[in-house]
Amino acid sequence: MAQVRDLNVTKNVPLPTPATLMQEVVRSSEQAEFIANSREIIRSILQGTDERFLLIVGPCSIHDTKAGLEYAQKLAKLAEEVKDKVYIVMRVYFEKPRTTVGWKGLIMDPALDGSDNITEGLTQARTFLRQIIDTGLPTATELLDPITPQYIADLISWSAIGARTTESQTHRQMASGLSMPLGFKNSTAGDLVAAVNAINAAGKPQTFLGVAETGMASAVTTSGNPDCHIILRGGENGPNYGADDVAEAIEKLTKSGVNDAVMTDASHANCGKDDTKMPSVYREIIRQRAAGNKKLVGAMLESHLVGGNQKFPQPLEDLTYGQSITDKCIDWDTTVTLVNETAAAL
Ligand SMILES: O=C[C@H](O)[C@H](O)COP(=O)(O)O
Ligand SMILES: C=C(OP(=O)(O)O)C(=O)O
Repeated sequence: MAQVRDLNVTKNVPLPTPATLMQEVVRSSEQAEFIANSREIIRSILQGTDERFLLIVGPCSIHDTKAGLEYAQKLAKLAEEVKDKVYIVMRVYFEKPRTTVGWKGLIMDPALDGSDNITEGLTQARTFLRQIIDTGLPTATELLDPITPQYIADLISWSAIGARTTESQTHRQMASGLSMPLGFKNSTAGDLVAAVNAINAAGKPQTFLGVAETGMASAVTTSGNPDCHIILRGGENGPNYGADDVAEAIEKLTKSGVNDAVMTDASHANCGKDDTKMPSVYREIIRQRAAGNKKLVGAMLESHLVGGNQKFPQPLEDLTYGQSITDKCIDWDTTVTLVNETAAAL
């Protein structure tokens, strides 16, 4: 018989079930309480009943959990100082969507060597999320693979669907069943239509193929996620963080009858992936909010202990501690300055 299956599959390694991993890396009742409470605060910010500014800040990706935890400990102290004005949520990104190919994040390749030990990656991700929550910080992540949420979503306060997947039905369906507030990025081309349609679709009930806690393939039915919003991240035609761009987004969202709260990303195409431009982009976002645009509910900043980024792959022993191996980030001192300016301005 002709071989017609798995012609291009070289390996198929079973994973532990989500239930097994959740039993191995347990969420305590205090952590569950913290996650529920932080999600509620973010919902209130999106609805405008909590007037604090939502700031999603942290490394582009977590590749070294030691440096990630050191960053979190500093950020937790800073968050406490500005908590009356700014609600800080740490970027804890484990899945990286690549333009072509490259390291796909800690879940896919925790050893950073192409060995792709996903069981170890999921275990490290859960363990790290628990450590972050214990510093007192809520967690933010991009959800990329539609099976991943079953393993980690109970430890996430806010999530994003990235520019490369906002148009994907699979991701909209997944978002419709997620329990936390979620932002859809505008497309890499820069248009807002896909994100507006995504907010609409994710708000509706959906049935799709998924995986149950037992690891069985299953048909999942959702009630829709009412807490989705847009993230303006710029695009191929340039940035979209200006006051006119934000006003245009609010108009489009209102016309479509979906949540008109806007988050603006000071990173990615809004700064041309140039960390030295990120502060001026961020300051313009804060200026608009301070000038009275309360629909501009939050911002995103890519930040790490050390600024910029470093070439990857390279020998692991040569990596600079605390510096991004994906997109360029602002350094810690710049982060402190920008966060303090935000609290002073609002
Ligand atoms: O935020 C991360 C990156 O911009 C995104 O994952 C794409 O990265 P790449 O263009 O380097 O693949
Ligand atoms: C990949 C990211 O962003 P975008 O989808 O906007 O490129 C990110 O925030 O890490």
